[in-house]
Amino acid sequence: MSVEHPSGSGSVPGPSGPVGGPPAEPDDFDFTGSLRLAPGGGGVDWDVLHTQARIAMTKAYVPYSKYPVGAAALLETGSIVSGCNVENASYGLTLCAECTMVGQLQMTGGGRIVAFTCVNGDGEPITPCGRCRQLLHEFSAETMYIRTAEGVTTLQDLLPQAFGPRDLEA
Ligand SMILES: O=c1ccn([C@H]2C[C@H](O)[C@@H](CO)O2)c(=O)[nH]1
Repeated sequence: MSVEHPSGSGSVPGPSGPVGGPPAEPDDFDFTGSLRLAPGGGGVDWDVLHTQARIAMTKAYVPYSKYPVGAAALLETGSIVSGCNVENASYGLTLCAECTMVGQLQMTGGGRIVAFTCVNGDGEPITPCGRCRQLLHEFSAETMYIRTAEGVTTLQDLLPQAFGPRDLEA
């Protein structure tokens, strides 16, 4: 399934609406072509994002920790990208689920994340580790909502005064 992006930049792959189910409608996007979300992350179908994170979690390569993680992000375009953790015999080289997810994000055309969640092997939401908060910041929309075990928060709350791309513009 795909929908025509209102910016005219072509179609974006589904699942495509801000609610993940029905295709996005032009009214779901603002004049810049970005998904409209209500304050607090309203308009995000967290169940769809959670399901995508759970599916990604089943792909995890975790022979050492036996702790699979799946991550999923909704982009401004309405697309969803996901990732899983990939461990390594040299333990410190382990890739978190967020790492492989941002790799997929970039490989599929880039974009800005408006909503994110990640889950453990029991499908329970977990809070991204410190390094991964920084990885997410690189690709976050101005406001990026995160659903953790404690509810919906923002990346800004989890990583205040973050160092980012703008700090290199001078
Ligand atoms: O935000 C996180 C935190 C941990 N892990 C992974 C790394 C390692 O494979 C396992 C145990 O730390 O969980 C992630 O993928 N993301």
